[in-house]
Amino acid sequence: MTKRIVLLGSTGSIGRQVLDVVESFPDSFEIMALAAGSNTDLLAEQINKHRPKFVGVGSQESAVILKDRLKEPAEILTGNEGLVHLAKLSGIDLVIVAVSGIIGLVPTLAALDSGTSVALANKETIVAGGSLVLEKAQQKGVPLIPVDSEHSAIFQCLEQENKEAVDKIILTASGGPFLTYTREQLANVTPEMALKHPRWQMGAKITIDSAGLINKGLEVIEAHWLFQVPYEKIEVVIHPQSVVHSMVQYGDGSVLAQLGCPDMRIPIQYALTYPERWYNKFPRLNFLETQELTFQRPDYKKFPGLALAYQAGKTGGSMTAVYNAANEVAVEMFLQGKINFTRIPEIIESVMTEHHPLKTFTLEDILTVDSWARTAARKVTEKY
Ligand SMILES: NC(=O)C1=CN([C@@H]2O[C@H](COP(=O)(O)OP(=O)(O)OC[C@H]3O[C@@H](n4cnc5c(N)ncnc54)[C@H](OP(=O)(O)O)[C@@H]3O)[C@@H](O)[C@H]2O)C=CC1
Ligand SMILES: CC(=O)[C@@H](O)[C@H](O)COP(=O)(O)O
Ligand SMILES: [Mn+2]
Repeated sequence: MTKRIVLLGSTGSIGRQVLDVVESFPDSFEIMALAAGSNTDLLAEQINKHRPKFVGVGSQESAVILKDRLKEPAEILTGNEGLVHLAKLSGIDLVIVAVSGIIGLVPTLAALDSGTSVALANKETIVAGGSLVLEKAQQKGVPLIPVDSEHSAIFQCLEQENKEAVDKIILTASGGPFLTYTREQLANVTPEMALKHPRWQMGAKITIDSAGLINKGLEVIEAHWLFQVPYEKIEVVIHPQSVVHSMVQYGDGSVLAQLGCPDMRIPIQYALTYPERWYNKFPRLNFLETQELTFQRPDYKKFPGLALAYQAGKTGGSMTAVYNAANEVAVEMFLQGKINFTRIPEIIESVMTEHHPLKTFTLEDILTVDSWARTAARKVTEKY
């Protein structure tokens, strides 16, 4: 039986790799809807190849451009409402959320509310609205399958019958391009330097997050919610080779790890075929040729964004939404050349200090907090 899929963020790094996996199993998946922002060239190409009935695009202008390029008619929806509409389509087996940033939150909740399984690449959704997303998935009894490589690894290593016996979760981090830089060197890095990740080809936003270990901070919060583990039991370990994707240590001293080539198609495929494992022709690890595997402690002083994530997580409530929103704004400013790299965690800290967190919240509350934090982050940068 074919799996009917909606893919949000099809033109991005994850979206393109999802389609790569789908194309390698031509009879197993049917693309019902594709959505992207403004890359109408690639989106048109993808639509003409996969012939989805529904399409989403960021703006009305992009919709007009797109319409002219389609070989067959498709219903075109626009904006965030378009994403929500696609996430709620009936007769869908899996919604893959591969957009970047907070815009993933509302469509994720919409898909879960409709009873459709979600494969979630978008970590900002969980960081901003973890309790809402987990409650919705539980209330509707709908699977929420992680795509993020570390969380896919943990998902694969976590024995459901032994959850109580988990000692700790060990999240691995590559360390990014600036692992060996001094704090002084870090202050002067350019966007071009920060966009050169040593192991993974990813979109710009997550690549900048990785360079300052803020991606790992977001992933600590993501792991807390997805696996319902307290922050004290989540440890980050630098592993520059990105071969061990994460580990679960149990109370009996056993550690289960998931290993593989640094290739996102592996966790993507697992999310698409879960609970099955299908044979593919992607590159394999060769232990006889693999370089040594090393592990070291992260430098929390040099990369304060990671410590701030633990702080936001332990504070709880709406604080993690503030961490996320301030970071999204700061990363954008850094990419535009408006601030130095080391300002990113400073801006996050400053906005977190101003925030009085809500202990519990609704979706509307969290969108208000998100908007407030963005304005506050922009105000902080004006001071520089
Ligand atoms: N890349 C990776 O290896 C990994 C990524 N992730 C997470 O997955 C998510 C996606 O990352 P990545 O693929 O790298 O990001 P990209 O920036 O490469 O892709 C983002 C996608 O979102 C689309 N998009 C942006 N704005 C809108 C909008 N308003 N409406 C609809 N679509 C929109 C983009 O469309 P367009 O380009 O057409 O504007 C693009 O298709 C992030 O949350 C990231 O943290 C997690 C683990 C690994
Ligand atoms: C591929 C993936 O899952 C990324 O989130 C990756 O983890 C980024 O690398 P860092 O470990 O450098 O953050
Ligand atoms: Mn990751």
